[in-house]
Order: sequence, then structure tokens, then C-alpha cells
Amino acid sequence: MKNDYLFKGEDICKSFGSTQALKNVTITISRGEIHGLIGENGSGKSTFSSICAGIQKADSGKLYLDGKEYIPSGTVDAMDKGVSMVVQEQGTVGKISASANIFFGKEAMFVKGGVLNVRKMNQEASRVLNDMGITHIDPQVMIDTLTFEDRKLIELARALYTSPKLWIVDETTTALTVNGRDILYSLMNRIKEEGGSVLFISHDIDEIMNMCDALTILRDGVMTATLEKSEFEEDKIKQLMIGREMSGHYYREDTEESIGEEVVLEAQNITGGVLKNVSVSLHRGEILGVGGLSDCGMHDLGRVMFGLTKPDIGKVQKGKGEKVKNAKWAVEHGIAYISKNRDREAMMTLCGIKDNICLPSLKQLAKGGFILKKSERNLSSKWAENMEVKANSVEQFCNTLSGGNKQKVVLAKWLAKGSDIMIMDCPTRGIDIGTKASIYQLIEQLKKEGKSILLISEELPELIGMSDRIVILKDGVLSGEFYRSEGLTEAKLIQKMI
Ligand SMILES: Nc1ncnc2c1ncn2[C@@H]1O[C@H](COP(=O)(O)OP(=O)(O)OP(=O)(O)O)[C@@H](O)[C@H]1O
Repeated sequence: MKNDYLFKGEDICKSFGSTQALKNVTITISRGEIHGLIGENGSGKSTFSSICAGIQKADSGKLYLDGKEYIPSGTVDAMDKGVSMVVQEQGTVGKISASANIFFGKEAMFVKGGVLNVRKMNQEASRVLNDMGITHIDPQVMIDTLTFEDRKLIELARALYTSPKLWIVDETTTALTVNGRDILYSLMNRIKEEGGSVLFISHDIDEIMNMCDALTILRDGVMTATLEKSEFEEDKIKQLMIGREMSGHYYREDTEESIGEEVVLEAQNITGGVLKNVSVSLHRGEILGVGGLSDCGMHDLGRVMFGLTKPDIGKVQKGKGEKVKNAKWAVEHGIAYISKNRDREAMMTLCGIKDNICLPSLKQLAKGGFILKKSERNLSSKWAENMEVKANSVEQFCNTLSGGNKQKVVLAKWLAKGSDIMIMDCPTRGIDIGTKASIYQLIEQLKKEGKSILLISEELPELIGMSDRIVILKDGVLSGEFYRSEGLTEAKLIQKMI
């Protein structure tokens, strides 16, 4: 079946202390194939792919590329040999330009007489971006001024510049909006048409089934199956991933909105950044969805409503007229915020799970000016367990957690705090379907308890499935509002987005 394979990882094993992340995993990828890799959070997907990309070494097992043993000494060597990867979190280098990021490690191409020809590098970057269908990014700008999505697009450009034989795309689609996803899909198809292969990691089963020619499923570091496209079946894939049939519902089952009268958080005539005269009110017990294309301002709106960004004009007020002064004030007054930018804004990666979960609750935990270690441990253990965070203990550093497990810690932190208003920017980013279902049930439970949720999301099914009401932003302006109903479709939302 796989005689003419391009890549093979054979009997790959990798452990981190007592965690065995990969147990004898063998994956064979044919030429011209998009090969999916799916599994619950912490099942070993990123570990496998990062070994292939030279980011870390396996404890045992062998890699083969183009029929020869392949032993990358690092990422640059892997790229030189034809394997490049787009990582799950932010993979750009700060404080340098977008074009310098695209050619990071390859600057020598533009050096003459010991001097870097920046103009030539920028020109080449423009050409590369245009070729990918990306015309809105000026390659000369500092990378830090770009949005999360645009930085991801720069990463795609960097990975593709070397025309890789094997392109590894690790859980990237959830960092992109509809436009960005289309760019990614067409680039993946281009690699395939040119005879290269793609290893595609995603939690979205529909996306995997649409895009991939074959699929490997991991569970707890063990390969449970490799399926050819003709064998793809949603329920079968889910069962192979989680080892049991999924029970309970996914999104909300009620089909009508139920919104309290009382306004708990209100943005009034907000202008600033891309936002233009935006007014939004969140009611008690409401799940208010916010959607749109990239740069439409939905992420900016979340930041403004949490007091993280000050608008030029307009104000945000909580309840009956208390102005949201800043983020510190917001936390103290029961407002939570989950940033889309997980590693940079949502968590302290160099601290333990316990410290992260307890951080917003320290005041509540303090008794007579002291915080008992036991209270911290109890609170963090309870919420880490509720969220099914996969770790050896609550002391484990967050930078050693898988992407989805980091996201669970971020959610756990605010749930432990018991905030009444939750601003959630892409809360299920990188989360597996089993846990996603639990998160949706949890959001529903919060609603039933009278809490209010601003759900900013790039996933239209999630917005439709969970929201009482959805507002759509287009170019910083409110362009549409929809109430929960059976007839609400993605097409109706998209009409207001573009
Ligand atoms: N550097 C590390 N130190 C300790 N444990 C690690 C390290 N890297 C990964 N692990 C552990 O290995 C296991 C597999 O992690 P990995 O990131 O490969 O999972 P994943 O399938 O990519 O998950 P996700 O879907 O959440 O991204 C997890 O239990 C994780 O905590």
C-alpha cells in the first residue's frame, strides 16, 4: 500500500519523566498525500511532529525521508533536508520585521560584502506573500505590530519558502479566520499537487475528513489506527480517539434565546483601533456571540470590554454605570477575560498549574493576610480535575503541557475565580472534541447560574450552537445581529461578515 512513501516515523518512543508521550508510534506518509493526525489533548501529536521537524529527539525509533534514514540535528537542518513545520503557538521572532521572520536563518541569501540588503529582502518577502495570495501585510513592518493571525500567515510563508517535501501543520487552523483558513487549505493542496506531503494536525474532524487522504489516530501516545480516506467515518474516528462512544449533547439543545433583562456589561459608542462607534450590551444569563472575519475588530472588542485597551472615544460600563477602569478593576469586579493569545497573554507558562489557576483568586484565598498552601492546592486540584487537565500534578510547569491542556488551565483559572462575566476569546482553541463538549456544557451551566458570557469565536458552528444572540463585526463596524433560532445558518452570518 505504501511502497512509495515519502516519510516514515518508525517505532518512535518519547518520554518526559514518568509521562510516556509516544509508545512505538509508526506513521507512513505517501508522496502527494495530506496525512491527518488526530487525538485528544496530550495524546502525543505535537511530540511526534516536533520530532519529525527536528525540534526534539526521540528516545528510540527511526525516521526516514525519501527512502533514506533522516536524522535532523535541529529545525534549520530539518528545513534544509525538506521538512518544515508551523507550530501550534506563536512561532515568530519578536522585535524584527515580518520579512526578517520569513527569512530567519536564511539571511545570508541577501548579504553582499558583509552587508544585509534589506530592500532586496523586503522585495523578496513581498513576492512570496503575493504568491501565497496575501496582499494585506507589509513585509517591512515590525512583526509585533501584526495581529495573531497575520503572524501565523508569516509563519506559513517562512515554512513554505523552502518548498518543503514534508510540511507539518500543527493545530494552525484555529488561529486563523475563514480567510486565513482558505489560504492555508490552498497552500496545502499546492504542496500536494507538487508531489510533496503534508502532516496535518487538527481537532476538527470535518476539516480532517475533508482535507486528508489518510489519517492516523493517537490515544495516550499509542497509535490506535491509520485509516485511508475511504474508511473515514466520523463516529469511528471519535471512538478510536477517545476509546468510548461520546455521550451527551455537544452544543445547546434549546433553539430559542433566553436573555435576562438586566444589562451587566455595556460598550457604548466605542471608537479606537479598528473599532468604529461600536455599542454592545451583554445581559444577565446571556451568551452573546461575537463573530466576523480577521481584523473585523472582534478580538479588540474583547480587550476593550475587559479594560485592557482604552478606546479613543466611548466607554465600557458594568451594571448600572460603574465604569470599567482597567483590567485590574475588571478582575476585582467579577469580569474574566480569556485571551486568544494563550502563551503570551492568557497564562504564565513558566509557572505551575497551581499558580496559574490560583492567580486571580489570591485575595479570596488569603486568610488573615496569609495564603495557606493547602487552600491553593485544593482549589487548583479541584479545577484541574474538573477540566480534566492531563498532568502529573498541579505543580507541573505549564510550558510542559500540551496546547489543549494549557487552554484548560486558562479556563480553570477563571472558573475557579467564579467571575460573573466571562469574556472568552476563542475559548475552545486547540481543545479536543471530548473536552470541547464538556466546555460547552459548562458554559451552558454558567448561563443557567445567571452568569453572562461574551463568546468571541472564529468558529461559526460554535457561535450558532451556543449563543443566545450573535453580533457580527465588519471592518470595525457592527454589521449584523441575530437571535438564536432554528433557521439560523452559517450562510446568514457570512453574508454580514463579507
Ligand atoms: N517538555 C515536556 N515536558 C514534560 N511533559 C511534556 C513535554 N512535552 C510534552 N509533554 C507531555 O507529553 C504528552 C503529549 O503532549 P503533546 O503536546 O504531544 O500532546 P498533543 O496531542 O499535541 O496535545 P494537544 O492536542 O493538547 O496539543 C502530554 O502529557 C504533555 O504534558
